[in-house]
Amino acid sequence: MREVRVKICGLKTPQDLAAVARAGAACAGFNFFPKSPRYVTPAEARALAVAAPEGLCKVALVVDADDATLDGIVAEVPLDMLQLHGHETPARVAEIKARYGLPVMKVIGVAVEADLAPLLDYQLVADQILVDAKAPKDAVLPGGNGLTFDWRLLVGRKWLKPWMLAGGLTPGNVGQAIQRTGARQVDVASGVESAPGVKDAGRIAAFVEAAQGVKGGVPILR
Ligand SMILES: O=C(O)c1ccccc1N[C@@H]1O[C@H](COP(=O)(O)O)[C@@H](O)[C@H]1O
Repeated sequence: MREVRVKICGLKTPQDLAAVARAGAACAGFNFFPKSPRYVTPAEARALAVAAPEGLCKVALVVDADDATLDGIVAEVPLDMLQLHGHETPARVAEIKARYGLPVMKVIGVAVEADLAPLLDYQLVADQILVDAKAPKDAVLPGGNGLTFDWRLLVGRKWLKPWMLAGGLTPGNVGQAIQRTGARQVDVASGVESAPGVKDAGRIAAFVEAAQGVKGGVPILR
């Protein structure tokens, strides 16, 4: 069975990038949501992206970004994927994909089974799906809150596109999350930090090791 791919999201410094590369993560995420403690400007992200080792997938996280914002990011930062973490409709996802010619990963926030209903429509237009915990109504951030959801909601689901699991993952629970859901890709932001926006190299290494050490990855049926 192929290795689990890990994305570490919200990198801000060259030290973060070095820790991610050293740990053997597949993807690095740059966060362009201004209210996030993980926010980077396009210029800051560019400096990191150009220094990234060959083969590390560079992902831009945006939230309901307009064309002008996306134009600025895409023009400045060498990217491999756009992560749409807002309320982008399927039509908007298709528009962004066509405009920039980059693979697009659409995020679905999940708390209850009904939240998965839009999955089919999004899978028809996006290249990948990221399933994250749904943010509470009063939350400032639509993601990156360190919240998990009921992983049983994903068990036995048929996927048309590659998908990634996120939401409250940590070095301590990622192995169980992979075994329970059958995820082959995982994403983490707050679970590898010592404080909001401050990445911890030891936790990054432990997370990747825990994710890649899972044998089997067979979903447990409900
Ligand atoms: O991390 C953020 O600050 C953030 C802000 C706005 C939207 C998404 C954000 N992060 C993404 O949320 C999930 C889960 O994060 P966590 O591991 O629970 O902290 C992940 O996909 C991040 O990329």
